[in-house]
Amino acid sequence: MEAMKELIEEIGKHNYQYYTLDEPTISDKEYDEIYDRLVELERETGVTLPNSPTLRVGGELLDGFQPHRHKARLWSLDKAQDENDLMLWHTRVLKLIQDYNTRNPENLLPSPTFVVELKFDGLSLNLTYEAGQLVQASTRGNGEVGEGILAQVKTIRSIPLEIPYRDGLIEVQGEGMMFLSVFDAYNKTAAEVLKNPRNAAAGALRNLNPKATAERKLNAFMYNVGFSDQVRFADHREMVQFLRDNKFKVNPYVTFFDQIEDVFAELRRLETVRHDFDYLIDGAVVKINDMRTREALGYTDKFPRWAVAFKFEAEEATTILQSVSWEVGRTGKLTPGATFEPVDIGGATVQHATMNNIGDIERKNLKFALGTAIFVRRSNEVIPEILGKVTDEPDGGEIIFPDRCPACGTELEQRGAHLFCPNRVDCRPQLVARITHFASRDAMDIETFSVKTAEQLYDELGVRDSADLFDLQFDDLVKLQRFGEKKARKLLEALEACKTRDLASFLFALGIPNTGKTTTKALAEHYGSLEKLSAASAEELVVIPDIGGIVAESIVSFFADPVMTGSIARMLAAGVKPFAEEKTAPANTEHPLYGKTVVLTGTLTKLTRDDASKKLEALGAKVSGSVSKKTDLVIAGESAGSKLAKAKELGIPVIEDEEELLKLLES
Ligand SMILES: NC(=O)c1ccc[n+]([C@@H]2O[C@H](COP(=O)([O-])OP(=O)(O)OC[C@H]3O[C@@H](n4cnc5c(N)ncnc54)[C@H](O)[C@@H]3O)[C@@H](O)[C@H]2O)c1
Ligand SMILES: [Zn+2]
Repeated sequence: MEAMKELIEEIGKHNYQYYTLDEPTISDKEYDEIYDRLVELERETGVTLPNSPTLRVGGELLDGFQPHRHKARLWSLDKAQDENDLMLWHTRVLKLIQDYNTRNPENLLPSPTFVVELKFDGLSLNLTYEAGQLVQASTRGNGEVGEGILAQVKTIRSIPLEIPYRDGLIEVQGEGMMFLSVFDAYNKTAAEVLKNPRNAAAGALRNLNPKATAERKLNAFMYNVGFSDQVRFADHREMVQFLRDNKFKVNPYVTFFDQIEDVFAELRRLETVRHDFDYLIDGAVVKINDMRTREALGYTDKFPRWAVAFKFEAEEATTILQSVSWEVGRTGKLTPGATFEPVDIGGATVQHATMNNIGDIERKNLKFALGTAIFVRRSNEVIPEILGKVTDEPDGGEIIFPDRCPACGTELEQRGAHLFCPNRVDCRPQLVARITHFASRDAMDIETFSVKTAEQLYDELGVRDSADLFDLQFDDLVKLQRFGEKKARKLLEALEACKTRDLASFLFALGIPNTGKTTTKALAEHYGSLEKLSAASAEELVVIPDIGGIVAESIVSFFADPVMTGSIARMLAAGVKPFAEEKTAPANTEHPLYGKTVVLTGTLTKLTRDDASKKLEALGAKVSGSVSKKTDLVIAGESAGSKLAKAKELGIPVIEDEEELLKLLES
């Protein structure tokens, strides 16, 4: 009895944090464990104390909102943690149907068929429409009375303010949430990051200022008609159709099954694709399709007997942050790596997570979090991530940001939110990472080469730069530990073979900052030779699709860096000869566009801008991104703006007629 009282008190505290404040202090998994302990005790003793949370739905109401009494009660869901639980639920359902049929032989219930829906991890919403008008929207609250949040809910664009159905009063239920892409975009620029989309949505909907709600750009899926004084549905399918007909956003995933075995198979499949959705789901809901069966089965104090939530493995846990160390990457960037007390999440034990940079630590309010509780998230195949501190008091040890490189002692530079070690010539982890990257599969693809090889060559043969690799001698290599004749020969052969790798891979191998595989491929295709690329200006580079200002600047400063050009020159001297597909026939030097600097602006209708610039370049023109005195010609498509204005101001010839352009290109 004492234990039950304690659990009730503890759960009460967590319910308040979660439902009322939207600030949980433990993960759902831990909460569920405590809750299940209480359920277990109640089952063993056969006693349920009157204030037990197992008797009620949800939480207390917040002051400041008008209470709304739901027309029909809103329920919680029975849950199944695994297939066994689900089997038990199914057995109970069959038994209830059988009992009913025995009592009502003239009115038999059909054998059950099932609906599977996603279980959205957001905040339940109840929308009230009167004569087709949205007149109220509320939270679930304690199930009977919720908080009126009409103004907040109106900020959700997908919720209709008016519906075609106008006969009387109707209440429709669904889930409000923040889509993951919206959440990520929000966090990219937010001064203080949101810990998770569920709390972000719940917090926004229960913010007294609807403007703040609007900023979170929430979304909602509707899944139930909770009350109607007029319409009746034979089954779930009809109800869903009604929702769709009335312009509600219904999740496209609503699936029907005749056999429970098929439901099992589907749940297993869903768990493997749970991350393909742009919103959090924490499971799937299995419901009985037939409405008459639902009515016959009825409700417990807390949930319907005709539905069950199948919960996926939890992906969040709390743990204690122990320490942070700093790793130097190939660009000299320092990455903070956190170590915490081992926790089980998503079926694995984790104790490390990397963080982006010092800005990340500050925005997640982790600067003083050493030794304190943190939320950690790990979803399958995704590296663990620290979401933030559990409580906001700054009560832990400070994470000290280094001012010198932990590897070479050089004074660090801060660029944006990142710390960099500017020592490009002998900072060991940087150089080892650069050489390893150079040799990697998508780069020069030097077989059998690993970080270990790079370290060994660095330490024992003084290899400091990728170009040094091409000076390696058989006699030096065979002397190395773990190297025999065979391995030495293999490495030399691989180095020889990579000399004729394609240009895109070679550019990728160079490790130009901010430049990934797609970019190097585009660069190789566009320029066709290392020489041409290294001479390109930022203005020319931005003309290539997907190359923005930052990338263009990175490329230009890379090829302006004597350390890099020196290294490239040595590689070329050693016989590295990246090949590129031959470009088309040499340009006609007589063509009026030959050697001209051309700027394309606005939208073309017959050609894409990219096609146009390829054609121009094939004719020997230089395509540039901005208008200056050096511009010879501006081609202006539809809705051309400031560039056209500037061209006119500078008196530069302009072609505004696309036909004229086409003629010129073909002449
Ligand atoms: N971390 C904490 O401190 C803490 C505290 C309280 C509760 N919780 C979490 O909340 C859970 C219980 O809360 P609950 O009763 O709000 O939720 P529940 O897990 O029992 O599920 C019921 C809710 O699921 C939602 N839902 C989503 N998709 C649905 C669909 N397709 N059909 C029907 N309903 C759908 C509805 O909003 C409904 O109210 C616990 O298991 C725990 O994980 C955590
Ligand atoms: Zn360093």
